[in-house]
Amino acid sequence: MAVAVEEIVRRAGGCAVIDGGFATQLEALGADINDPLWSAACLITKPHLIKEVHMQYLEAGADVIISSSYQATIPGFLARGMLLEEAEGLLRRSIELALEARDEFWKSTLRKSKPVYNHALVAASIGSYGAYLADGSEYSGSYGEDISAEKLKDFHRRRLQVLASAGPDLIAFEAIPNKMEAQALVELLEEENIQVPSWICFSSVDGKNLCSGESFAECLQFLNASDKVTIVGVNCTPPQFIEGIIRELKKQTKKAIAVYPNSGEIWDGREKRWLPAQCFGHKSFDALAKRWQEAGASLVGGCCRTTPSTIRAVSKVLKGKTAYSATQI
Ligand SMILES: C[S+](C)CC[C@H](N)C(=O)O
Ligand SMILES: N[C@@H](CCS)C(=O)O
Ligand SMILES: [Zn+2]
Repeated sequence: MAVAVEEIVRRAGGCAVIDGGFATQLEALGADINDPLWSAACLITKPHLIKEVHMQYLEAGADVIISSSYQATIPGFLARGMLLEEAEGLLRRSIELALEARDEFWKSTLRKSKPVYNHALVAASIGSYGAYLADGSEYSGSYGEDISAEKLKDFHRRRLQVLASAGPDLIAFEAIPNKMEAQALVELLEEENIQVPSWICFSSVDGKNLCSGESFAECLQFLNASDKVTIVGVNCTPPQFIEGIIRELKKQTKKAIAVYPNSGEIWDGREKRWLPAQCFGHKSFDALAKRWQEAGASLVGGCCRTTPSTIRAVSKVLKGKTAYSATQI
């Protein structure tokens, strides 16, 4: 694990807390994200809400906050009529907004008589090619016959360069649905010699494999060989699948494991809406979070349809008393 991540995990008492659903909370604050850019539309229309969401997750106890760049892509911004320079400026802005929120929050925490938080890390979000397509393929991993690892690298290359150079502590590849994209990302990190440590998190719809049906084991073979990837895991996957996936990942890797499931609701990519959860069971998200820690996760948080109150409960159950000292790394 990279030093900063190792340190924040240690200071959190063995399991660091990641923030929760970012787009979800933007919507809760009144943003309209029914847009080809999804939550990244707010970089253009409502940047103040982006900062507000980061603040709310920091307040809730997040040790790692994830930037608003999940669906912020250069082709997406160009299709909006922007110049390349403007598109790259918005990518950088997504990181600045998170860094500003983190630093302002930290200063205000130090002024409190009983500070209770870690100096959080900022992770630069990079969503999958399927997220950009916005056609549901981010949960199927089916990109069609014409796509190749080289095309995926070309899609990700410039955004990765711009985000990595904007000063994040981590790069967070989120909800990667298939092996070809994971392999392309690992190769790209090497080719571009990216110095910011990365996590690669997959998504799963059956709890056994990636969304594409490919196994975690075959992906872990090349992830394990990369020094650029310091954390592996799953996100935007129903909570009832997480414990089993952690156990599978533990068999396949020595890397740190991050999990940040969604609420269990299912995204309908065609209708652009969330459908009710199937068989979540009776356990609350925070009680499950404790089990994920015990199963071997080093970073735990929430994805779509989780909120600051989810993360507050997770922070309380995972960090308990260890949260009661302010720590800067
Ligand atoms: C994580 S999903 C809910 C993101 C939304 C999707 N890429 C879309 O634009 O429709
Ligand atoms: N970081 C993104 C992930 C979407 S799957 C969000 O929380 O909106
Ligand atoms: Zn999600």
